[in-house]
Amino acid sequence: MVLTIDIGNTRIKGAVFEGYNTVEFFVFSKDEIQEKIEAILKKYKKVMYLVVASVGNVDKNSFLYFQKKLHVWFVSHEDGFPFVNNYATPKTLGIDRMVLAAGATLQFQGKNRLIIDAGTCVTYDFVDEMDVYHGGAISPGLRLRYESLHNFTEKLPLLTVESPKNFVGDSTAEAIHSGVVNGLVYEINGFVDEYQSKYSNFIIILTGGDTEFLAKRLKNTIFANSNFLLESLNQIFQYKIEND
Ligand SMILES: Nc1ncnc2c1ncn2[C@@H]1O[C@H](COP(=O)(O)OP(=O)(O)OP(=O)(O)O)[C@@H](O)[C@H]1O
Ligand SMILES: CC(C)(CO)[C@@H](O)C(=O)NCCC(=O)O
Ligand SMILES: [K+]
Repeated sequence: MVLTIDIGNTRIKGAVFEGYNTVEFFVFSKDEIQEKIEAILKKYKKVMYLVVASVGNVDKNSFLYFQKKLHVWFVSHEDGFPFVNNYATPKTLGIDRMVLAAGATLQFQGKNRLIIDAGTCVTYDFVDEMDVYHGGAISPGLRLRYESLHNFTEKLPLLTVESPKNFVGDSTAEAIHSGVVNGLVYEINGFVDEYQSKYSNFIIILTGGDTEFLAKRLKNTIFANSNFLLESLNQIFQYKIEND
């Protein structure tokens, strides 16, 4: 069995896999990482591999302890990936984006793929049907947009995410909800239209913490899976052991 861990900028997520099947998902915070992993290992004694992708600032040493019992693999830029990387600055490309691109490459062979990760940031990653990774876009995530409006102004309150009643916001709160939620939905639909007008044979995957909230507001051609990163981590692990 494999335990995959995704260390993002907001939360830490984990999943236990038996082969390609997901057994259980977990979410936890930075300070509880060690105890939570320990509890998972106690529950699933057959876990032999820990596969970690991190873009957050969690000390690698928090995992040293587990190296006594398990094989720990920190996915890094030096690992083999199943796509050709055409990013102009491959060393600064986020590991999470590389893992998403790898998962999409392996799972949707022979297709043009766009992966949209709606987390702390929203990232867009494009892998073409020849398995060439090109890059995409990075923009502020849903919560980050609400927080930025509050943090960088005098008068705007900090609101939590809510569906706007209309695109015309008729109060401060409604104007903020329209700006943030409608703004992000327009952004995503705009990118999707742009890619779809240029490429056929296309698959779009939506993932990240805001998947559910956004999926029902977007075009229904999008394949929504909030655990795509954890599943992709398991897939590149399986790919690695098959290709080593
Ligand atoms: N319990 C929660 N805590 C924080 N954010 C949450 C929660 N549930 C949903 N979200 C939403 O998820 C988004 C953050 O996504 P996610 O948790 O995937 O980010 P992350 O852990 O930083 O991952 P990444 O760095 O890969 O984006 C926020 O915009 C927020 O609206
Ligand atoms: C954009 C984030 C923060 C998304 O998690 C992460 O992928 C990252 O830190 N990327 C580095 C910059 C880049 O991907 O080009
Ligand atoms: K993200």
